[in-house]
Amino acid sequence: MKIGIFGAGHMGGAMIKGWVRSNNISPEDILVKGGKGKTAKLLQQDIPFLMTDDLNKFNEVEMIFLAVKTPLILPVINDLKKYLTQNIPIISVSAGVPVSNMQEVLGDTYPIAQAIPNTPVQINQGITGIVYSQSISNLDKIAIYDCLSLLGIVEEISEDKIDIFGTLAGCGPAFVDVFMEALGDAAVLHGMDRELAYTVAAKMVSGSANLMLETKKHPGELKDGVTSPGGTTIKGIAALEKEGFRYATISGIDTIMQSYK
Ligand SMILES: NC(=O)C1=CN([C@@H]2O[C@H](COP(=O)(O)OP(=O)(O)OC[C@H]3O[C@@H](n4cnc5c(N)ncnc54)[C@H](O)[C@@H]3O)[C@@H](O)[C@H]2O)C=CC1
Ligand SMILES: O=C(O)[C@@H]1CCC=N1
Repeated sequence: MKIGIFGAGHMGGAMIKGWVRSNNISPEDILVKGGKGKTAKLLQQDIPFLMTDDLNKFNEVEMIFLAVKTPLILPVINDLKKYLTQNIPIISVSAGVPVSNMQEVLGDTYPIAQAIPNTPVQINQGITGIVYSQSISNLDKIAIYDCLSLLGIVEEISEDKIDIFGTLAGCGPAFVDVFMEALGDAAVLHGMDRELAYTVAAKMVSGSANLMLETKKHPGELKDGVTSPGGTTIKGIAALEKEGFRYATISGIDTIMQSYK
């Protein structure tokens, strides 16, 4: 499978790493168009993918991912369409540019998708939400799905739910990172070595997440299993709730959602 990708920054780079790490796609089957910065060139030193500024070369790939910043998606598509001699599926991973906006540039029948992955795709443990254009063929859908599945779970969702999906799955890792950093700081405050503190925090978060996924238990039930009556955990939970822990989390997601309007 030959893949084209515009942008090898945080998201594009994470996808490239995941594809190569999956052992299903070799670096020479990935064609990258970078920006003016050095991000793609730097990554190429570790992963020897092909790089080009010649947009004609994108006629040789099976699908083209766009991982440039949101405001650049439509200008990039507008430029690219002049060079494509066939309807090669275009998948934007950008938050905030719906399929309908891309259709305005490419037309209603062009095969398009908006996919929102997250950074864990680089270790093949991502979750990607995807919306396909209505007229896209089943063959194109399967090819795109297969390609993204190499990076983790893929969920097809409706266009009206892609923003909340992207907020939860795509922005969420940063929430968890801040949480783990704060946990680490708290442990350091109490004398734990910082490196060990971050390892413990990350292992605790991944173990708790896996427990919920494997047991399919409600998170409240899992929490109840940790909070012994009169014990230490419930004291900590009470302090978190006093500081508005849940509301702060809901507010973080809600603020991102308001920013799409
Ligand atoms: N970072 C994340 O975790 C996620 C990002 N996204 C989406 O991915 C998109 C990119 O975000 P990031 O990777 O975080 O930004 P970034 O700034 O790290 O990467 C963008 C890359 O595009 C390159 N670029 C600029 N103009 C270009 C052009 N004309 N042709 C080819 N490459 C060009 C830049 O040099 C840069 O390396 C955004 O639209 C964002 O919504 C979606 C889900 C998660
Ligand atoms: O912060 C951003 O705009 C992107 C969208 C999803 C995750 N990062």
